[in-house]
Amino acid sequence: MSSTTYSSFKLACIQLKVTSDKSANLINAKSKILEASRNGAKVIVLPECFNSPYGTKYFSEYAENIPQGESVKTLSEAAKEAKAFVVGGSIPERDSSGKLYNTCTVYDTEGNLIVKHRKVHLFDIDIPGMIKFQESETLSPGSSLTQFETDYGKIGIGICYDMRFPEMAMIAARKGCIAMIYPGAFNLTTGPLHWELLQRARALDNQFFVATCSPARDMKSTYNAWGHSTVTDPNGQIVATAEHDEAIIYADIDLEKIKQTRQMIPVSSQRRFDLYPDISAHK
Ligand SMILES: NC(=O)CCC(=O)C(=O)O
Repeated sequence: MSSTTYSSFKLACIQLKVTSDKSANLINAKSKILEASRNGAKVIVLPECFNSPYGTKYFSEYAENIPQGESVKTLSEAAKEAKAFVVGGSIPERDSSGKLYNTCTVYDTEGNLIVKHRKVHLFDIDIPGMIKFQESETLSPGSSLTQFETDYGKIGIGICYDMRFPEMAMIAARKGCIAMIYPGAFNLTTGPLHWELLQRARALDNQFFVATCSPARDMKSTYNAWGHSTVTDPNGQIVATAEHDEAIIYADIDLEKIKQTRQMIPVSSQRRFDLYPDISAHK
């Protein structure tokens, strides 16, 4: 890691078109990571489930061991060539006991796998007539929260449904993170209702940046992703967003904005821990 102090950096979210062909997904992901890097991105994000269609019936077939699998190899090479931090969306992971997880792997600029986050809150919902999805049919939940260091500051990771749980982002912010990144794949029911609202809420509550990265929408697949990968600033304002097709969005992450927002509206120093607990002290 560099000892230089940076005041800003460019972040890219790759709204990748995900197909049923894993090798094609990996080739496409790598080529888009290199494109984002050529355009100056220093932190590059892929979507949830970027190497496989999203669905409980696919997870076992596409699952890989981490770090032995081909997805880790590809992302590691891509990060090294791009000389960028890569937040590798997520892939179905199989551990040595055969359990499956929805897992995000993160790489430094030399291609080292520095951290992995297993989705903590599984997406189990039932909205009658609209959408029923039970990740827990095949997946197990992760059991830890995840932050990683970059040249620009510490960043927290959650995966999709994790964004609905404000405690995770709050803990990351109080532990000094400059941003929370959520690879995610909302759908055509909850996407228009909550996708933007949730990320703006997480950003505003914590006065830091929030980035979300979705797969592109494919109306022929069994799960239709909402798309709309987005970056929100510490004031809760959207600074970059996509529609639903394959795209790369870029945002300048100006670290001064965090300081300024917190100086102007100093909620973080006005908390009343005599009236409610500081949940960041929990773990
Ligand atoms: N992949 C997911 O976790 C989807 C979450 C989602 O759509 C939601 O509404 O929450």
